[in-house]
Amino acid sequence: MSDRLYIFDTTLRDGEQVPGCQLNTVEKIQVAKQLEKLGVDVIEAGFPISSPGDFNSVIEISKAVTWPTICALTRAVEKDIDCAAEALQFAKHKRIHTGIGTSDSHIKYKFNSTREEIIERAVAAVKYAKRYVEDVEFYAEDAGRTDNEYLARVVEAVIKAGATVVNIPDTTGYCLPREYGEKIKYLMEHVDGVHNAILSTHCHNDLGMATACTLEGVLNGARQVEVTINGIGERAGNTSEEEIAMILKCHHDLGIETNINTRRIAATSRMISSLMNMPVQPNKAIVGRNAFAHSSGIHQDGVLKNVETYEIIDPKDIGIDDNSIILTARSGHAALKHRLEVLGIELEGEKLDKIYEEFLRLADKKKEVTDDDILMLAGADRAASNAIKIDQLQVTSGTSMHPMAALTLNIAGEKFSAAAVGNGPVDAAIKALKTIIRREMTLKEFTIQAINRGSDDVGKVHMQVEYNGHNYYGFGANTDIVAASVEAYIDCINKFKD
Ligand SMILES: CC(=O)SCCNC(=O)CCNC(=O)[C@H](O)C(C)(C)COP(=O)(O)OP(=O)(O)OC[C@H]1O[C@@H](n2cnc3c(N)ncnc32)[C@H](O)[C@@H]1OP(=O)(O)O
Ligand SMILES: CC(C)C(=O)C(=O)O
Ligand SMILES: [Mg+2]
Repeated sequence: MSDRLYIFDTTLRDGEQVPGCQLNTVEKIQVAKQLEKLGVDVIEAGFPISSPGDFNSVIEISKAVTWPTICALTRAVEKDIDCAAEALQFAKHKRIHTGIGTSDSHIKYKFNSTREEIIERAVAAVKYAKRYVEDVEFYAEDAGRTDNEYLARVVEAVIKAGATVVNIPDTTGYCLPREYGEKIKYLMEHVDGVHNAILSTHCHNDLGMATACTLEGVLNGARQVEVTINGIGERAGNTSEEEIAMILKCHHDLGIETNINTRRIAATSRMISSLMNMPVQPNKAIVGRNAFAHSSGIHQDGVLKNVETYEIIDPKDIGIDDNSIILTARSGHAALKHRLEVLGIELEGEKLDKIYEEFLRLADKKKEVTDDDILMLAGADRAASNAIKIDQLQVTSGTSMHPMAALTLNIAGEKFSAAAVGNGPVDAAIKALKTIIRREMTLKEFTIQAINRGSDDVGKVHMQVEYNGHNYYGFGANTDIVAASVEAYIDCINKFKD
């Protein structure tokens, strides 16, 4: 048996069935071109009978894409197949994917039919599609819950009718991985002529087993997998393409090859997520934001000594530049020292210990400490030698009251206090500051950087203060924006040249 596994990407069909994930034709072409670059073998471009928009998308994708086979889905219904054939007219390599439900539940409740009649309809659909294209795939919908003996009869009949690929969907995500693997094995062993076609997996993730089932299918003889980027698809989704590609890369001892250029995985995942407005869960295997993030001290120390200790995938293999060491309250000295070095700051011994203590205090307030925060901590450390420092700041503000600030400054070791009312808490604090430091100074510019991560983020304030004909620039950063503003003003004052 060949060791080449064909990747059938159904992001634009099963993936696009997800509520809210609908794309227009231009977006679908963009996705199809990216899938071509990724190296998929087949792109299921849509279900042409379903709407004029989907029909048109299949036409346009067929024109835009060169190498992958373009596939269109149909029911076992002649008008669906006519429509698919027409939509595929410009495809360089084309496939019609037709099929019908084969489980007793589908036969009884959906079709009010019999097993024998379903086989007849299946065969007729394949033969009808063969009038248009050589490459015809048949799906036995709900094969996961179809008994193996009957399924084998269906598969044998459609292969005899000319199906080149037979898809064995676990439509409801019900099968255990072992059970699904055994199903494929059973078909490989009991279907006459099975080697005239390729068996395909198509697993759903209702019980979180889609990838495991797909892998079992492959290990038992399936040579096509139907997958989607980020695992999107009906209900809980389909088997995730990136997981299958990376499993086979990591376990190359399995000897199964795909044509996927794994270095394009991250970019493709981001494109799909953004076009379909479908965020990727942070802990999603391979493409989740945290998939290569190390956030606890023991792991970080290990990774910094040798990445092999906690990483089985080189992030570059999926197109990410590097792993990330996320600084949190669970980080240790090694991770902080490393991050400071990356930011161009070399610290050892007591100085490092001191920043580490401040870092922990900040990390307890924030979930994640960013590079800006680290630079701020290092800057605050330098500012510690400044002549003027905040000793205490208390602010009251709210609706239906006058904002008030009480400030105590430490100036060269001596404490000075003042209180003031302002038209806002920052104004009150700056007025209190000016009551203590009586100089002719004017605030010329004041910006608070947008909070971009969450309400627990550090607010960053930049100020420009004019004094004695010169402009001075100051910076303050604090989880409290009033304190950050006072710090920025004081930073300016500390730079005054009298
Ligand atoms: C498991 C899957 O993901 S399958 C693909 C799911 N995707 C979609 O359904 C999206 C596209 N679907 C559509 O646009 C529409 O449902 C259409 C165009 C296919 C059909 O629309 P309608 O004619 O209005 O039928 P409706 O959707 O109400 O019902 C489906 C009909 O198809 C029949 N049907 C369902 N699957 C098949 C099949 N594989 N082969 C033959 N007939 C089928 C049903 O029995 C039902 O027929 P009935 O009305 O005689 O009972
Ligand atoms: C149409 C078929 C292939 C399908 O999506 C399923 O059974 O899940
Ligand atoms: Mg499906």
